Order: sequence, then structure tokens, then C-alpha cells
Amino acid sequence: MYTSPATPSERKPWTVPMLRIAKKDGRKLVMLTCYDAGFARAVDTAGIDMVLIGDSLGMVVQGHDSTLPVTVDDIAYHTACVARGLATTLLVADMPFQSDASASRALDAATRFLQAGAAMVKIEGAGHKLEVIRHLVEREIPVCAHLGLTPQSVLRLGGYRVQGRDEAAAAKLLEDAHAVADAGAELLVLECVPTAVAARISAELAIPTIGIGAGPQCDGQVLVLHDMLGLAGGQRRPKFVKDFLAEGGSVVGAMQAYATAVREGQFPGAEHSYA
Ligand SMILES: Nc1nc(=O)c2c([nH]1)NC[C@@H]1CN(c3ccc(C(=O)N[C@@H](CCC(=O)O)C(=O)O)cc3)CN21
Ligand SMILES: CC(C)C(=O)C(=O)O
Ligand SMILES: [Mg+2]
Repeated sequence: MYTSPATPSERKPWTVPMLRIAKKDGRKLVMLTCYDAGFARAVDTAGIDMVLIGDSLGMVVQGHDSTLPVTVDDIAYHTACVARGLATTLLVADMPFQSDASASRALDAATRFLQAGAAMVKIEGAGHKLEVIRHLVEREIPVCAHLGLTPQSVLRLGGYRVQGRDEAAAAKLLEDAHAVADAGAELLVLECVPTAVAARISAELAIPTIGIGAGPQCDGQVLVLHDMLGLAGGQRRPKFVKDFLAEGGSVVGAMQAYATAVREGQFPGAEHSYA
């Protein structure tokens, strides 16, 4: 069992090269979304490994019904807020809708996020995004890829649905996973994909996979902060969500309960995953 030291000052700050080492060592990676300095201090105290400044902030902070309205200014602002609250946690910033539509736009946005305190940026999709990933990686900007349900594709998909269910879609997902890793991504978020597909991708790639609705065999897990604190906000609760506040007893306690459950392989269970 992995036990994290009691105080942040006893822990080493996370760096990008440590992610692959954690995977090799069989250590599960624990990630939460975060949007402000107060929660950043809580996340850091709880010993969460990574935070994501998710464009989910468009939904849980701004109250929109999708992530599409989120701007580069929004992510830069929340990245700066969160960065001030962190000591050891690795900060990943989401590239918002169309900020990664071209390599040069992506370089401008990602540079702002790194200058605001991010260590890595996350890009949804493969296809033409492979060129964007390569462009950033060649310019010293670490990239986290994101495949499966990519919420910025909601208009084309017609809703938030599990991806990679049939054999052809699963094969395409596997191919895209290899492609983003080959393009230089150092981390891969898999969202809403069947457990077996995520397990195969995780087994084949050298870089860690971080699942959300992708089963227990990913190399790590991520949840939206509000969801794990029971703030569903009127929306229907996706299957992968678990409220950790009840068992945790406090905000930091909920984060520690989540981290322990992930590291011990207790979360996610079959009831939080798609067969
Ligand atoms: N609060 C919050 N949590 C999230 O996890 C999240 C956001 N917002 N906003 C951006 C995206 C949207 N996400 C979602 C939203 C809904 C489902 C959902 O209802 N999924 C169905 C799957 C139905 C199916 O295809 O079988 C489910 O029942 O879990 C999944 C992911 C994940 N992200
Ligand atoms: C759900 C995670 C992976 C995300 O992209 C977000 O919070 O925006
Ligand atoms: Mg996002």
C-alpha cells in the first residue's frame, strides 16, 4: 500500500518525468480538477498527485451546459489562482475549445498557461491534434492527451455518451492512443470508455493513462472536484461519479478518502465503470 507523508513539506514536488516512473513502479496516480486557491491548498494538503484546471469549469463554476463557452482567459485566470495554492501537486491546464485548432494558436495559449503556473496542457482528440501535440512538445511544452468521450465534441456526438463500444470504435481508440503517445504526449486521459478497452490501452502504452469512467485498470484516476464532494448541480450524475464527502467527513478528508481508494484499487469499482 502506498501511504503519502503527513505534510506537503515532506513530499517531493511532482515533475513530468516522474509520471512514467510512477507507472513503471505500479503506483496509481490520483488527480482532481481544481479551480481556485482555497481548494488548491486542500488538494495539496490531501496529497493528491495532480490537479487539472478543467474546462469543466464552464459547467461547475460558470453554470453553462457545456464546456464550449470557456476561453483562454478563463483557463489562464483559474490556473494562476490554483498555482498560488499548490506546493507539490502537478498542475495540468485544459486547452479550451478551439484554442488548439491550429499549432500556432495552441502555442500562444499553452505558453500563457505555463507562465501562469501549469506544468502541462491537456488537448482533446487525435487526428489533426497530433500535429498540434508535436508542435508543443518540440517547443518544451509537456502535453496530456485526452481520448474517448471528448466533451468539446458534444455537438457532433449529440450528447455525453460512452465511446469505443463496438469493435471498430475500440480499434480506432487504440490506434489514436498509440498515435498521441508517439506524438510525444506524456499522459493520456481516457473518458467514458469500456473497461476492457482502457485496460488494453493502459497495458500497451508506456505513458500513464488516467481514467474517468474508464474502469479500474487505468494507471490513475481523475474526478471533477464538485462531483466527488456531492455537488451534482442539478445535472444527472454520470455512472463514474462517487461522493466521497460522506465517508471523508471534511473536504480534505474526502480528498484523502478518494486518494486512498484509488491507490488501493477500491475506486473505481464495476458500478462506476462501463462494461
Ligand atoms: N460535473 C461534471 N463532471 C464531469 O465529469 C464532466 C463535466 N462536469 N463536464 C464536462 C464533462 C462532461 N462529462 C460527462 C457528462 C455526462 C456523462 C453521462 O451522463 N454519461 C452516461 C453515459 C451514457 C452511456 O453512453 O451509456 C452515464 O450514465 O454515465 C458523462 C460524462 C464529463 N465531464
Ligand atoms: C473531466 C476532465 C478530464 C476534464 O477534462 C475537465 O474537467 O474539464
Ligand atoms: Mg476538460
